[in-house]
Amino acid sequence: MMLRVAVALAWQKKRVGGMRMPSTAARAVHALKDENCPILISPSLVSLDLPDIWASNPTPHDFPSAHKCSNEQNAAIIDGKSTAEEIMSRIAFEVKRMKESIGKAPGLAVIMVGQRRDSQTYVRNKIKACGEAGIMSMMTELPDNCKEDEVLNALSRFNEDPSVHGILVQLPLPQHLDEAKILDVLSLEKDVDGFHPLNMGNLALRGREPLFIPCTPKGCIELLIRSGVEIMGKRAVVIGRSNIVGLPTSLLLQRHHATVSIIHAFTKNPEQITCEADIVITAAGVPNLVRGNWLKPGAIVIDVGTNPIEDPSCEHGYRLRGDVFYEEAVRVASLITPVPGGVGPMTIAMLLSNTLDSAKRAYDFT
Ligand SMILES: NC(=O)C1=CN([C@@H]2O[C@H](COP(=O)(O)OP(=O)(O)OC[C@H]3O[C@@H](n4cnc5c(N)ncnc54)[C@H](OP(=O)(O)O)[C@@H]3O)[C@@H](O)[C@H]2O)C=CC1
Ligand SMILES: Nc1nc(=O)c2c([nH]1)NC[C@@H]1CN(c3ccc(C(=O)N[C@@H](CCC(=O)O)C(=O)O)cc3)C=[N+]21
Repeated sequence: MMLRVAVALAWQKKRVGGMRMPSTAARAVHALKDENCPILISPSLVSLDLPDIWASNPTPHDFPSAHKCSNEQNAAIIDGKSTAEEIMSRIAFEVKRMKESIGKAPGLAVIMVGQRRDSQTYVRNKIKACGEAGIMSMMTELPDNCKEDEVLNALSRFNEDPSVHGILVQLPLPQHLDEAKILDVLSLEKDVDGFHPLNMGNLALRGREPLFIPCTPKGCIELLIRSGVEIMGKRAVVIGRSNIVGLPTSLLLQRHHATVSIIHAFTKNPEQITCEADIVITAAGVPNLVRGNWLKPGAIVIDVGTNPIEDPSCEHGYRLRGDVFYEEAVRVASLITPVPGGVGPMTIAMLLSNTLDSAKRAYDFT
């Protein structure tokens, strides 16, 4: 009872803060691209200040059947790309407001070691997104064989630079570098990835609040909330337990009062566990791992997996595939994210949101 009151109050706070409230009517599902393939666009619930993210959606997940796809496709598709764009335009607005009133802009610093092609693409996308939102960005690139001290020195410079509000060390780092040692040095107040052990610890501990929530898990939850999914009391399965996705996602789902099971490479009969889940979030890095028969009919599926599959007919010689066998899952699930265009763009939007939050905190700007 107490809990429900707290959630209701948090929700009220959103209204007072000028956020748009979800209502059954406003939560309508719009068919965007074509009538047989609806894309979900829900009203903005984005909370750019940390505490609001904890508010669960009080409206249940029920989508008008008229908007379900015809034929064999049952799931509605969650459009992460346009949701991320909507969030980014809110961030751009806030950045502009900040510049106009205090003459300061948020700043994000990226440290990239080595020349992994995928890392280069992700970093390029992040920097481009910063430019579009009016966030200042700077980058230090170091060679694959650099010394640990060089990374630590770059990190210390950004830690001390008052125009930098967020620091991101692109992962994975080359084997010879001690990731834990490097993340320990990163200033807690600038840890916009939320990977610092204190931020992660606070995420795990009851009654404590992290300064930042890791971007990909935050993006997954944001997509669920915006799609009208009630997380509280649901059975959720997270596939993967990595520090950057699986683990914080399971912690965040628990914060939202889901009952969470975690599947990893040593789990026996994973399909029996996923079959019972109302919500499946998968981050294993194994293309097509989750088959249609792993899913309970009507399950909600969030696919974090971003796996390159060789395909000479594609522009870059590869295409992206999720962890979910999409063509099968779309017939069983009620809601699903595509790859690309699902969680990926949300990760970037959440990074910018965390950077803006950090700058607001640094300048005491509300
Ligand atoms: N869209 C986005 O924004 C992002 C996408 N990604 C993508 O998400 C995926 C996962 O990334 P990340 O967490 O960094 O990967 P990691 O390789 O660090 O972790 C993978 C996890 O999946 C588990 N796993 C691996 N194989 C299986 C299997 N066959 N069955 C069950 N569990 C398995 C591993 O288990 P164990 O612990 O036992 O080894 C591990 O916990 C990748 O495809 C990555 O590209 C990642 C970050 C952001
Ligand atoms: N310190 C750190 N923080 C991270 O957040 C981090 C990281 N290291 N290392 C690697 C992973 C991976 N990651 C992605 C971000 C965006 C997309 C993304 O935008 N994907 C697009 C497609 C992009 C493309 O076309 O290649 C999509 O799914 O639609 C994907 C993956 C962040 N990561």
